[in-house]
Amino acid sequence: MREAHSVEQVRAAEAALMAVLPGGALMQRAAAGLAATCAGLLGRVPGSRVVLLVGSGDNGGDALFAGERLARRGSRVDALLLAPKRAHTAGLAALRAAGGRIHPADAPGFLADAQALVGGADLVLDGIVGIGGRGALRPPADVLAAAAARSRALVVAVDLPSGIDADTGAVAAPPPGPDRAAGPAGLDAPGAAPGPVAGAAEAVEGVGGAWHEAPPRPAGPGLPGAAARGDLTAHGTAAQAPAEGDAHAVFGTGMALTAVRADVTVTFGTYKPGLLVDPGAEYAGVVELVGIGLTPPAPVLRAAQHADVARLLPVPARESDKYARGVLGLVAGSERYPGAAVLATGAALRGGAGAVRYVGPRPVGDAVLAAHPEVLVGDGRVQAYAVGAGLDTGSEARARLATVLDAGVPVLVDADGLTLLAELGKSALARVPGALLTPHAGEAVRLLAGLGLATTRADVEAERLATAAELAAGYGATVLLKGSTTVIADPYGETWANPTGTPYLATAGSGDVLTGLAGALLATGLRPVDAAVCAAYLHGLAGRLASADGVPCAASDVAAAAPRAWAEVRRA
Ligand SMILES: NC(=O)C1=CN([C@@H]2O[C@H](COP(=O)(O)OP(=O)(O)OC[C@H]3O[C@@H](n4cnc5c(N)ncnc54)[C@H](OP(=O)(O)O)[C@@H]3O)[C@@H](O)[C@H]2O)[C@@H](O)CC1
Ligand SMILES: [K+]
Repeated sequence: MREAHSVEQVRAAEAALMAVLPGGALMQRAAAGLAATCAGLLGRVPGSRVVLLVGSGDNGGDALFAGERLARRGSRVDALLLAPKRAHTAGLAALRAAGGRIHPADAPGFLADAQALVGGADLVLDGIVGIGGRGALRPPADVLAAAAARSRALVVAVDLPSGIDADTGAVAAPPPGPDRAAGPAGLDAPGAAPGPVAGAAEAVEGVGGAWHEAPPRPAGPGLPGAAARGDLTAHGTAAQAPAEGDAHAVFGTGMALTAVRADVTVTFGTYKPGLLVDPGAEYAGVVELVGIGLTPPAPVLRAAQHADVARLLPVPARESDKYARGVLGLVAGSERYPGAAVLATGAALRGGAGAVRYVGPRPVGDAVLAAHPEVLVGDGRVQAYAVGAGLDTGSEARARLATVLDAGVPVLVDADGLTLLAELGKSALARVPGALLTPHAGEAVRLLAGLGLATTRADVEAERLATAAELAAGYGATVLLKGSTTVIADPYGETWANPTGTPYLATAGSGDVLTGLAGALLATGLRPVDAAVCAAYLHGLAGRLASADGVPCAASDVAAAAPRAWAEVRRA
């Protein structure tokens, strides 16, 4: 399991440890781990070209000390000091003594030289800001982050990619400016090579392995294809004369990024929530944790791995019958949307329950039976309900929802069921012993409106963790908020980020498949939060399996791939 701690928790744990360690010991631990990772990525260290982007805080200090270690092993190390007067003094002295070259941002011609160095590097180390960062990258860091993204260099972020919010994963939008919409203005770095993202960020992050078990790319100088991450947040920066002694006022003209896009992030002591939640998770690439001896308290966010899910998944006992394994009542589909019921049922049958009982209009039941003859049709005993997929919002749907919410069993509410729930308000869940709500961002907006809170879809997407937690507390239910990172919050404060998934899951019916899997797991007796964690994980993994080699998949392919996802998880 990956556990993430807030900046406040990290600071407190660091302070406790620093009080009993010699000065600088923690930074040396961090730098040693960082340098070892970089050396592994480079393969051959002597002769390699390493460029350090060095900010004004301890994050820059980590980069300088790691640079010192690489320089002692034969790397050519160039440090670009973005705030020369505030660069870490001891780190700077150490790098100098090891033969590293220092380039202060207030020197004449800095920006052009810096871009040339970044463009010719094998590895760029992002030590601009760490947990002390606030908001978008400032000039000239923003321009150099873009140069790093365009270069062939492997980009390694120190602690976290500079510019992402450590607690939320948010990435600030580019600041407005006269030239900022103008796009690229001819600042292509030497050696820039457009092309697809190389394998680093697509290694096994989040699906059961540490990145170094499946090296992201061949080691050695001249590492191929690190850059050309083509979706730069492109904006021009205004040409402006540098103010004396103020490196942040040294502007160039060209593309800039509000945050660094890393291939690998080496984080210290513990994961930060922003490394597990998009967009920060996407910017971080493959994340490696380096222990520095911190003992933080309970995490604010967790991300399951194969073994965690394997431990939770139900295993039938020898004497189990279908009722002992759990029966899911699926209240879904309508004459207008019969497909949702068929899809959800197909997934539910692969979700570990003993049986799936379809409850709904006769013609839809016939369609479900035709596709899945093992389904029970009609009212009867169930251990949990899943209600809402393709249900419609008319009077018949309202009556069905009311019956389900009164049945005294755990209930998953999705899609149209959420629209109706938002109208009814949180009191509608009062008699449900364990509710699981599975909104996407638009449905989350409706649910928040049901609590009297006005917001927008964009706000929900920017604040996924906070939204899920707010809904969970407001409705007294577990909430699985679907999105590029699916997050889960329960009403007691437990929060999870799902590490599996693929953009190919953004396909019609995908949510119905998730409903089926999560509903079935709920029926087997899992706590709503555990059912949500397992279902999101399996759904994301099944999506990856169904779209392997970049082949687009349909929702029914995802349901069909669920058994392979189980098998992969169980093998762990
Ligand atoms: N403490 C420990 O024991 C250990 C800590 N460790 C390391 O220390 C890191 C935390 O160091 P930190 O606290 O010095 O803050 P850090 O992240 O370097 O940045 C602060 C500086 O950045 C500046 N700045 C802010 N936003 C900016 C922006 N958008 N764009 C540009 N600049 C921006 C800000 O400037 P100001 O706003 O004040 O002008 C301020 O000067 C941590 O992540 C880990 O790497 C490890 O060595 C392990 C042991
Ligand atoms: K950083």
